[in-house]
Amino acid sequence: MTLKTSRRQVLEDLWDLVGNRTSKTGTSPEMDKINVYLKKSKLRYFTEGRANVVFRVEDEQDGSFTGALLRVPKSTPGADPHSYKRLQDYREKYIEPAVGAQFLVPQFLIELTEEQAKDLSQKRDEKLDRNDGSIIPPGYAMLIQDMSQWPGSNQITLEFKPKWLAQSPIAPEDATRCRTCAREAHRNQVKLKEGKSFTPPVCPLGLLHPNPDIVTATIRDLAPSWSEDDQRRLKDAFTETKILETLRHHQVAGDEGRIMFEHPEKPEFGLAMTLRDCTCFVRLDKGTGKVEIKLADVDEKNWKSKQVYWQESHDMYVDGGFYHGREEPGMETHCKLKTE
Ligand SMILES: O=P(O)(O)O[C@@H]1[C@@H](OP(=O)(O)O)[C@H](OP(=O)(O)O)[C@H](O)[C@H](OP(=O)(O)O)[C@H]1OP(=O)(O)O
Ligand SMILES: Nc1ncnc2c1ncn2[C@@H]1O[C@H](COP(=O)(O)OP(=O)(O)OP(=O)(O)O)[C@@H](O)[C@H]1O
Repeated sequence: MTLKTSRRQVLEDLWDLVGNRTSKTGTSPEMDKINVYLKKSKLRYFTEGRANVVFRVEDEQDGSFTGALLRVPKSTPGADPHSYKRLQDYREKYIEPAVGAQFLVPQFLIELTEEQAKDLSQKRDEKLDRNDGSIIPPGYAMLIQDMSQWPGSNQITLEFKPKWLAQSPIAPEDATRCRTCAREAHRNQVKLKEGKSFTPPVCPLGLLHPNPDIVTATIRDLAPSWSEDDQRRLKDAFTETKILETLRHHQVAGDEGRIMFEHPEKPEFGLAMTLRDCTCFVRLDKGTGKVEIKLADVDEKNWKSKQVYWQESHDMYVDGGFYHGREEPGMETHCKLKTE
């Protein structure tokens, strides 16, 4: 075994261990391994979303892929996300019991000193031209498994958000579009007006449709560059793991009636909203045919700061005719709501 393969193996073993045990906080032998690991690594700016910045953990000597990422929070004026400590507790208390640790991208909470935070902010500023006033604050960071393809491996990967896998309980009864297709029709209309390019959305209801041909067609739309065999492997993996059914179950069970307007503070509703916004990573090894499916971005929503956005978005999709395909100009969708 070369040094690099053995290093990779150490980390993969560690992720397996993390994925199979329940608590990730406090001191532990894994934490010691991680610290040794990080000492031999350097961080490079990778990408970011609305609330978090992601750095690649690279080999200190040759900058090669190590299989880990460092996710850090952004502090932006006007945004009020929960602290990483709270997100970690939430994940252990609510998300792991709901979906199973084996279906979550493994993560460790680690401390981020003032000096480290400054260093990361500087790396980010060198890469990104922005004026949103955001900074990377000291406190905590998350070391997470990188679900990208291992360079030189025979893997193919896919990243998507399953979003709302069942209709919203407050959608109009005669709606012809599901919540995600209504939302995407609105988004695409904005893009159209701005002269930007866009594509019709993939309807999430198609992933769990009773008609297997619709499921096959939806997976084809989700992973168009994959071979038919690989698309079938993915379909089988979704069926075997039941991960999408699990997500749908919690999305539906936590959101009954008008809870979004009347009781957005309820934990079961929060869980539903979190699981409507998680990211699904898929890694398929073309050699062995093994399919790994793991969810990330299972962060607790701050309902106090999100409730107005949720309620106003809902009203906008209803009032603007997006649930009925009556918006002007009309947007193309291929919603599977009425094919059920
Ligand atoms: O409102 P939605 O359904 O468009 O979801 C928002 C996401 O949009 P998208 O997945 O692109 O449709 C949105 O994602 P993007 O920023 O568009 O990548 C966020 O995830 C947002 O959550 P938060 O404000 O970061 O906690 C998400 O807000 P939540 O409604 O999940 O709180
Ligand atoms: N485990 C992972 N493996 C590979 N890439 C990842 C992983 N986690 C995050 N990323 C990449 O980093 C991006 C941003 O990460 P993340 O979703 O955590 O940010 P966010 O601020 O929560 O996003 P959002 O705006 O959706 O709320 C993801 O869209 C993905 O491309």
